[in-house]
Amino acid sequence: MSADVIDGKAFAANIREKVAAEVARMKETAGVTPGLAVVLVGEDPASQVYVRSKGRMTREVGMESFEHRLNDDVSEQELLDLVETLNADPKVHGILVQLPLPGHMDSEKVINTIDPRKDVDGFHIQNAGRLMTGQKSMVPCTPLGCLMLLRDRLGDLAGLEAVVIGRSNIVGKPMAQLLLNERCTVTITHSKTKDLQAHLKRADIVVAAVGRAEMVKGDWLKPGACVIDVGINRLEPEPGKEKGRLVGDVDFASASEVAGAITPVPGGVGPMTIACLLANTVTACCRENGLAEPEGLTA
Ligand SMILES: Nc1nc2c(c(=O)[nH]1)N[C@@H](CN(C=O)c1ccc(C(=O)N[C@@H](CCC(=O)O)C(=O)O)cc1)CN2
Ligand SMILES: [Mg+2]
Repeated sequence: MSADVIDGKAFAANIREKVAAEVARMKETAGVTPGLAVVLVGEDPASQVYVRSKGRMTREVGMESFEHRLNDDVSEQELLDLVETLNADPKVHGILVQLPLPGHMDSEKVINTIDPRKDVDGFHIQNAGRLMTGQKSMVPCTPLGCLMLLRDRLGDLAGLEAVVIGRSNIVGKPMAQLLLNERCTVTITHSKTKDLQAHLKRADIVVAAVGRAEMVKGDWLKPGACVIDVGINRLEPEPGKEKGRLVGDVDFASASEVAGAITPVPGGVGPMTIACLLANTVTACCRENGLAEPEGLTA
């Protein structure tokens, strides 16, 4: 293996330390404690794990955590009412509704009901528009985490060729926009892209977020490329095992023979998502209270 393995777990722990120091400073100098409300609808096992981690890490950095769990048969109106209550609560600086929502709910409507200033997921249409037009916004956590890892590895990204695989509103599109804001030359590819390999051969940066296990092979990459793997896919369990292995969208074994640096799965991008959520909550709280925003926690 020639690639450096990017330790997202350690990087995320470092971000959480910075957040904790910032929270302590805000309490001491301004008497303000950032508060994060997380709403979980239903009992999706993975979502329950993520929400539990979010609550625990929020408390660990000294912020206030407000957890709201609703049954999966709750009406959309009841969820919207809860969001409005949180919008009006001065102790809540960040609101996150865990996705996916049950099928009877309109996720876009729910997200767009969150006060954009408290939208620490950065999914509200106003934040998407602000990011696109280069205005101050809340930036989606996973792409923000990817950007932090890329900057740490590569420094100035201007002029680099970047290929984003996947065009979701949550990762692909905001990622491409962030890279464009860094003045990369950005290509967004997706399931209908005719010759993905031809695009990848030119890419100094690859961000894979398609949700297809081990799809990107090492010989598709430009030697030395920096590969950020956003995928979290569980393989079928091997005989005698209860759970299958977690893998990314990139075939780690072959890619690490060619790439200059690569994020593993698990332990790469995943931990950055929650660290950036905490960072966004600090940012939202600073903006709400007219406090200076800390360096290194935003895009
Ligand atoms: N409202 C939101 N919903 C969802 C988001 C989001 O950012 N906002 N992202 C994902 C889930 N997610 C956080 O909510 C998340 C996913 C993965 C990880 C993580 O640390 N993954 C680990 C592996 C975990 C495992 O063993 O299963 C890793 O990659 O190392 C954190 C957060 C969908 N919903
Ligand atoms: Mg990862």
